[in-house]
Amino acid sequence: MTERIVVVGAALYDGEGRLLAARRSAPEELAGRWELPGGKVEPGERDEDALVRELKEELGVEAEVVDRVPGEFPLGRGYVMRVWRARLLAGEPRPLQDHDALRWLEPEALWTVEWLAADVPAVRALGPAGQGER
Ligand SMILES: Nc1nc2c([nH]c(=O)n2[C@H]2C[C@H](O)[C@@H](COP(=O)(O)OP(=O)(O)OP(=O)(O)O)O2)c(=O)[nH]1
Repeated sequence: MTERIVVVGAALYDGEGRLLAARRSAPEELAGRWELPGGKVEPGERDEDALVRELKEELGVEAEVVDRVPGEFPLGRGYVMRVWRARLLAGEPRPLQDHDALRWLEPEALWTVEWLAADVPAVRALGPAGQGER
């Protein structure tokens, strides 16, 4: 049986419709590229719970899931990414783990960072900027 690993990515918005992008610090082949914060769903864990857990671990914030962005985005090696819109409840994101920079992107600035290849269709699927926030 092939193992299929699900990675959840957060389209985390602030109150002004800006999207959080995080720059990966490792592994070497991904470092320097930007992604949606998140990580692997653990066995038996719900996607939504994994997302909230990862945002706490990686960014030190409390967040809540808003809704799912349609689609599944292949990451290679049998991994797929599912993206959920999320809203910041408390705290200011800090790059505590996996990242060395964070940036809040205005709707018109979504493409000013160099996204990981797998994230390009995911970011495109977010639709008109800011959609889903609040
Ligand atoms: N979090 C995240 N990972 C992505 C994105 N795009 C993309 O290709 N990936 C890849 C990078 C990693 O190989 C994998 C996610 O693994 P991760 O290292 O972030 O997960 P994790 O926090 O659970 O890590 P660990 O427990 O293995 O240390 O998916 C994205 O937008 N967000």
